[in-house]
Amino acid sequence: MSSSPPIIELKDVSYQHADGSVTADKLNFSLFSGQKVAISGKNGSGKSTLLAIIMGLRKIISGEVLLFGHSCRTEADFSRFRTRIGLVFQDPDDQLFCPTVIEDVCFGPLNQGLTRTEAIVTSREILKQLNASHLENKITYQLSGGQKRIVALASVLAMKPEVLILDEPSNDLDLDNADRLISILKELSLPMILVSHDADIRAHLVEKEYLLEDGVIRNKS
Ligand SMILES: Nc1ncnc2c1ncn2[C@@H]1O[C@H](COP(=O)(O)OP(=O)(O)OP(=O)(O)O)[C@@H](O)[C@H]1O
Repeated sequence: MSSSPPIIELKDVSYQHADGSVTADKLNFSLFSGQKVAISGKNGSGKSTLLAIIMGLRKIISGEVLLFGHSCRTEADFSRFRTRIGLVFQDPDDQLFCPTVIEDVCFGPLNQGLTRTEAIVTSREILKQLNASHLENKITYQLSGGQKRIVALASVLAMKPEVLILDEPSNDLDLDNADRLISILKELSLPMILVSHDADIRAHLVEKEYLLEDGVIRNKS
């Protein structure tokens, strides 16, 4: 394990929804450089909520979230570091909003200041890597669930994140595409948090597994 601070660290984090339901109760978690870890847990245990907490999209009631060693409390704190973290949402429709695939994949790089030509070159490289070049000019909302999932991943990878967070990435994928996804993610040298019910992808991809249960994260035995 590295001696540098964790890339993502949650210290005694507690969170409850507006209706009072608690999904984190003095929860602790760290992701270090070079680590690929998985978090699993029952439906509704709070995995997606936890990822939203990491991204600063849910406000915690106590504890501390640190990104790249910096304590983040305000929206301004999170927005400084959020761009370095690639979150692939559980529902690709939350991620994709442009008319065509290439526009969706280019959106992030353009936002990061690349020229249109540079953004297209980057986006095409990523689509090729994901075996999805043929989708480039498709209408996004007409894609199948599995195709949308691959395009959502492409739109995140095109921004060259330093860490990748994946929420149920293999949902809707057929066996071939799930295998391809595993090999692509394995090849990426990015640290990664994988939230997945899919034991196969977890077993192939990560070296450490955690379980989220009753608002805390435990090592999975
Ligand atoms: N905005 C909200 N207000 C109230 N409850 C919410 C809200 N968002 C989520 N919840 C509840 O919080 C709990 C955790 O939801 P979350 O989506 O984080 O679980 P999950 O572990 O990702 O589930 P799954 O495995 O089904 O994707 C669920 O009971 C959910 O209904």
